[in-house]
Amino acid sequence: MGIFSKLKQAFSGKQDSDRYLSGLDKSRKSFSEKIRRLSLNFTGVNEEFLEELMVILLEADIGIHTAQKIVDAVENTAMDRKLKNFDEIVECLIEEMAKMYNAKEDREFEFNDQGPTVILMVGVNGSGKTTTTAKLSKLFLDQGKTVAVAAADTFRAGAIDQLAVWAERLNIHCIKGRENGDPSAALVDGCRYAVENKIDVLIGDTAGRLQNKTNLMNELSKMHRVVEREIPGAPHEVWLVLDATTGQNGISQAELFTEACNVTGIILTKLDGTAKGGIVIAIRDRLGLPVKYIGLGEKLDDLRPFDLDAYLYSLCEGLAGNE
Ligand SMILES: Nc1nc2c(ncn2[C@@H]2O[C@H](COP(=O)(O)OP(=O)(O)OP(=O)(O)O)[C@@H](O)[C@H]2O)c(=O)[nH]1
Repeated sequence: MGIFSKLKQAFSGKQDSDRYLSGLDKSRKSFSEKIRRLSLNFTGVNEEFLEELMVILLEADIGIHTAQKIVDAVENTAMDRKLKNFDEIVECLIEEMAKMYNAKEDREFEFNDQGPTVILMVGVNGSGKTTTTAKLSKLFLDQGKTVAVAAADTFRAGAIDQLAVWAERLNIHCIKGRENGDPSAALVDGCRYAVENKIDVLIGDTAGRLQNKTNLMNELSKMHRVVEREIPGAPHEVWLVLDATTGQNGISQAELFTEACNVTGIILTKLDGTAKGGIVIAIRDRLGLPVKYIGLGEKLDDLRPFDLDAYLYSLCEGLAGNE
């Protein structure tokens, strides 16, 4: 069975497939349209074809480094398997994209069964941290967990109130930091509240100031230290929230964060707002980190656990051989 059929089978069995498809609408239209156009002049896997393929991948924001690896792999596989037919080449392309993502093994997210699971959200202002904190809380609540949030983004005026409003809507407790105060203080209060009230998950919405790496490192390592002192083993996850619409710039920012603290996964927001959904593959290849969740809209229900099959199918649905 070809990869299209496998993806289709995996995809159609999923509850949430429609939301994936509509969330990736812009990316699919752009990517599929260009691949279809490429088929019109296709005469074989030659220099011209490979160059055009490279452009399509770059325009999808896969990034030059990752795109080159994919194009080389397609060329080699096409030669080895003597592929001539366009549909076969497209299958080969999708296979290589899947392989590129799968390059490293993912550790599954697990709840801490000894006490609260502490998750820190990091990332620059505007990436969608606060909204995503609320969406994640909703996901965990839907799984039957008790949740509290700590508004430790004391940097931006209004961020604390914004999270408090979400918390009220979700009927969960929000531990508020003091504006311009020490973000670590809100996390300590949050940890104590979570332990005392036997809360399953505490999510800390932090500020990520990027004015320089030393400051960022100091701030984030202090947050780690204070949380660990309150709850051994915490933070259990540090998720970096990245705005998909910032493209390759976002990846450079992400590199700074991964150097400054022990990021365990990426949450990619606003994937619905970009035609450049290939950023998922670039992130994985460049940062070696798993994309844990993707944001597909502004509503509370618009966060989904990342699923490679659903993602690839949503990007390629409608391409030849896949109808
Ligand atoms: N379309 C879309 N919009 C999103 C998504 N996630 C967040 N947003 C929007 O992005 C904007 C910024 O989100 P915030 O949650 O305020 O971002 P933040 O990183 O907390 O920003 P600060 O509070 O300034 O630190 C808001 O208008 C959100 O509704 C998403 O997945 N899709």
